Amino acid sequence: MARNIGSHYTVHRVLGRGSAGTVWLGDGPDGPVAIKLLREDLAADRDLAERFAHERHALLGLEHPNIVGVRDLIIADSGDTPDGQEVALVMDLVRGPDLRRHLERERRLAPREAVAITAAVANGLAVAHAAGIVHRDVKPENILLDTPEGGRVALLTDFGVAKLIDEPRHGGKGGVVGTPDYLAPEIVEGLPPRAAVDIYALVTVLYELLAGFTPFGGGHPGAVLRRQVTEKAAELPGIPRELWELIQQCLAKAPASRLRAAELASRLRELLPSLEGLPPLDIGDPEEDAAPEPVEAEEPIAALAAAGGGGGGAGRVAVPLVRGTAPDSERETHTRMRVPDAEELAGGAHGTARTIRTAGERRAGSARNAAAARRRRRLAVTAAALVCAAALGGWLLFSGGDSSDGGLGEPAGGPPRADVQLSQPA
Ligand SMILES: Nc1ncnc2c1ncn2[C@@H]1O[C@H](COP(=O)(O)OP(=O)(O)OP(=O)(O)O)[C@@H](O)[C@H]1O
Repeated sequence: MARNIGSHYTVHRVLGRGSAGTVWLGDGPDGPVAIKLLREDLAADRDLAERFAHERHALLGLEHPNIVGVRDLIIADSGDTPDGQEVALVMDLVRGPDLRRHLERERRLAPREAVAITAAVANGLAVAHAAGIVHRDVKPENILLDTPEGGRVALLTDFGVAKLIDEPRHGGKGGVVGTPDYLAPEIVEGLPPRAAVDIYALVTVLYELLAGFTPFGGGHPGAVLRRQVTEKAAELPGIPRELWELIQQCLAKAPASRLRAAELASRLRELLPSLEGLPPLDIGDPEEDAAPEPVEAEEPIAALAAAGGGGGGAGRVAVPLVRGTAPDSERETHTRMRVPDAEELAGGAHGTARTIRTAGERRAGSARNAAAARRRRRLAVTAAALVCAAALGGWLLFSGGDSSDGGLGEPAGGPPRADVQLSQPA
């Protein structure tokens, strides 16, 4: 049934759900639009709504063919609850799937396609960075593929949302907000996110498009964070040398060593002719590997939740962006964490660097983005996610270790950090 949003828009049906809200197909004065309605508990937070309004100018001014345009920001009283309000972001409607779905279908992309998508997104980032806007949550879910007149255009969406949700309410230091697989090491180390974090995340996406899995993902989110800081990405077999060098440069631990967005875009575009006709890389399919180990894949997560320990689960833990309810989305998404200290980073949780092998060769390790593996784990993960939030204690503090959850959820709880076993068992 159609529902009015503000005085100019109507929504008809759900297009997708994320941890911060639901995206609807809608109509506005200029035709069809996509409308992201913030979750009720977030919308009820007056501070957050104010921050939205404050960012209005920057978000509405961001115009580029590779950025999903924001057309309007609506903060309106909701008829549903006496003092409730609706907060909505009106965006250009994108017809195609998001990159996560495309990748799940294809498993791995041919190098030319992967590089062309990445170059397009880098173009969009260059414009945002020039305007002083850092995305902070670049990942396949936030890259939409439009299909105008048979062509295909990659567009980056969700600008500013992570920042709005992350901003500490009481002036305290924010925790880590983001999706562990794509988090730049400097964020893990507690430094303020600058443009280079988007480059790191985007090139992580490029690696994932080529390999079918991210360079440092898999297992306990703490282990993923530790790898982001300490490990080197494994080279993908058969990857063209120049492309690999570019990837390595942009996955540098030192932000200053990474390319800027405009340069990344142009270097990637230069590579395109040489990649013409190359098939997807011949890398073992993680799904095949994941099949024989369902018990190992599920048990550590459940056990972790029950025991409150820091064991190494094989899946990515689905944790809502903010505390409160379970995530709207079924998809694995943000984790909000306290910044780990140096000792934790050195000791680390379970998990070692992945061994990359060609197809046919067996690989010990997790199947990061294997849809089947995720489906198998989803029940355990979803059920365990909220328990995990408490059980992981200091390591996964939703409130960022202070009151900086913006009052959006319940008070921080869970055992203190000392209860969490982060060291490698003997
Ligand atoms: N402008 C748009 N046009 C068409 N569909 C969209 C648009 N924006 C988002 N969607 C759809 O809605 C889904 C949910 O988007 P949303 O940004 O809320 O969540 P997410 O990015 O998947 O997850 P999270 O917000 O938790 O990181 C997207 O995956 C996409 O399928």
